[in-house]
Amino acid sequence: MTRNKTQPAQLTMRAKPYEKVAVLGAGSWGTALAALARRAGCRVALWGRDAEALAPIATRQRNLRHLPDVPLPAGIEPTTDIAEALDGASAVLLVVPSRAVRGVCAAAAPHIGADVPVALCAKGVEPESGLMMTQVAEEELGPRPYGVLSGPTFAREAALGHPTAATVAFPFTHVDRLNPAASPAARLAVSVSTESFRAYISDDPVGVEIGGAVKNVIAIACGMMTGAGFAENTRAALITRGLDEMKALAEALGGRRETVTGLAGIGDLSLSCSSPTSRNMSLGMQLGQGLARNACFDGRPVVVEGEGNALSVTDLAHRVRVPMPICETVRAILHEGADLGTAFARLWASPIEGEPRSLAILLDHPADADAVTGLARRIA
Ligand SMILES: NC(=O)C1=CN([C@@H]2O[C@H](COP(=O)(O)OP(=O)(O)OC[C@H]3O[C@@H](n4cnc5c(N)ncnc54)[C@H](OP(=O)(O)O)[C@@H]3O)[C@@H](O)[C@H]2O)C=CC1
Ligand SMILES: O=C(CO)COP(=O)(O)O
Repeated sequence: MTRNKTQPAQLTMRAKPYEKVAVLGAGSWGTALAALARRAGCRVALWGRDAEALAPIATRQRNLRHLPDVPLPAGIEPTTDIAEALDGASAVLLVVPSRAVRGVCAAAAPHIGADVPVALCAKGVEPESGLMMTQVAEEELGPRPYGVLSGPTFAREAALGHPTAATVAFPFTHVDRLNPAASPAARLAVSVSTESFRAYISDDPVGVEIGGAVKNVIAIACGMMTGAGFAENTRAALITRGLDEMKALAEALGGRRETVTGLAGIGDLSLSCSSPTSRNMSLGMQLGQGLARNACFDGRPVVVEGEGNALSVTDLAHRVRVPMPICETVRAILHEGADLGTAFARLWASPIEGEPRSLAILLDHPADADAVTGLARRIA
């Protein structure tokens, strides 16, 4: 077979899975990742805070609270003792919601081995500090390799064995470049890869993290407009312009544009913006249909990362001076009391811009105040 001369030669290498993976967080995604790592042949400890919810994982191979209809592999070791989970662990997956990451890291700090790599799996930016999850973890756990596992991965589907792909991103050091198969990204990728779950390797955790945080907010926007009765044109416009916001923020923070066109960017964005299975899209749909926030999800507490991300992502964007009009619209509606119809009508009548951003043009939009009010009424 002839090789295209423009392609670099690729070496096929064998990476060794980690012997023991500690998964911190026993919700739907933590349980799914524990199942994947177990199926990939690792010893797996799964830490959660509720003994009653954890017990059936060992006795019946089920997480009855978070993934009730998914058969889990035997041998996952659930525990409420974080020291026990981390004892002998050669890699850690941190899978609690972003608001809980700092506290769980603080609890883990005395027990985690030196140099053990930590992959952050929550999709968010810390509201108070504007820090990404890898930075929060580093503040609490000190120097060690930090990376991210992210992508278009509904937990239930991944755990049921639907073909799924995700990105594992760690910054590549000089040592990793000399022996890429021994890098944390490569070893973690093979530690979760199964016949149906395929991990890709990246050296751009910033791009990957920003993808996950921003897509949650855009998915709420798509849900709001879908709930308000609009359809495919509107959704395609929000996804595409949302991708542009994601790209601009990732670049401003040192990430790469092409990462955002990968699994953890457009991949996850298109997943969450296409299906009410997404909690973010679903919240948006309910609000777009006119439900009050406290009536959404029948009043149940549900992890919707995009709610907090709407604030933290736009705060971060203000700091690095990146305009993010769709995320700002969601922020205004969720956190500043803006009327949903008026806010989206204003978004559609905002000044006409260049596509791409580098074509730095702004034109007055011809829609007058009456037209804006008209669209707002149609949304309401
Ligand atoms: N679900 C999915 O499809 C995917 C989710 N993610 C991301 O993974 C992260 C976790 O979400 P997910 O698993 O879905 O959430 P779930 O709602 O399914 O579960 C959340 C889990 O976190 C636990 N938890 C919450 N707060 C704390 C705390 N302070 N200390 C310890 N444990 C805590 C909960 O414990 P308890 O049960 O006791 O309340 C529960 O086990 C989110 O950032 C999400 O965006 C990423 C990819 C896919
Ligand atoms: O991140 C996810 C899939 O990749 C899950 O999305 P939701 O949190 O919107 O359900």
